[in-house]
Amino acid sequence: MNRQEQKPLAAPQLTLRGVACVRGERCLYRGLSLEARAGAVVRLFGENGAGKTTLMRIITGLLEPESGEVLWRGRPIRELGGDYRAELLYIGHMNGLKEELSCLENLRVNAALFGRPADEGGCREALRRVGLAGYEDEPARSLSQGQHRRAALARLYLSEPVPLWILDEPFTALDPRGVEALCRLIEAHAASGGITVMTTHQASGLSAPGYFEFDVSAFAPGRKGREARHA
Ligand SMILES: Nc1ncnc2c1ncn2[C@@H]1O[C@H](COP(=O)(O)OP(=O)(O)OP(=O)(O)O)[C@@H](O)[C@H]1O
Repeated sequence: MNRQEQKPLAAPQLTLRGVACVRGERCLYRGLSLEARAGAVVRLFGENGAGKTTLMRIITGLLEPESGEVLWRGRPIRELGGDYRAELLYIGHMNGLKEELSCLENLRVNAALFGRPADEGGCREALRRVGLAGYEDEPARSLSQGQHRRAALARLYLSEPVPLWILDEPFTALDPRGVEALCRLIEAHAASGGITVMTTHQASGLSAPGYFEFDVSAFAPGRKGREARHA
């Protein structure tokens, strides 16, 4: 198909429809529905073990729900496959860094792994923006915890836009200036029509018109969850 025949993409929209998840013997939730449109910033919350990380893995397509489905731009993600993965950026709480690689190498490898190769200049600039100028060639193992987090978050600063950000505890180990900078970045992402789904146990000071909070525990067996929707 040539470019002129390609249909324009529908607006960013993430939909969870009646999602159920069982881990081991335990049902974490059932009938979980959520809709996030362009500009949404969704903070998932719930007690430890409620299933926030698990839900993020379901949203990324790394884990299949027991039932229900996840749609992106109105289409099931299992049909979209790599086209969906190219539109999302997932930063888990483990940072995903290889300890023996330098900050620069980690950033380039991670960008390429997710199908978005980044040039060296762009990676250096991203590291500068997270406060890691001068650490480009340092192996990840020599970084502090907060610097580890910053090195992982540098992926958010690569110039090519990725509409869906999925961030597991992104503020952990960041100092107040790091938290502030990340809040402004997420707000700018929302303002440009992106969607962020994140977890945090801390109050962050995020202010975006599309911000809403979503209680994952409300869908635990025996609880009556309410669908959240951002239009
Ligand atoms: N690979 C797995 N196999 C079996 N059970 C798992 C697995 N991974 C997670 N679980 C269980 O699923 C439940 C939800 O875990 P999850 O990490 O999603 O919770 P969470 O809400 O993110 O917790 P926290 O706030 O502590 O980070 C937990 O009871 C956990 O033990």
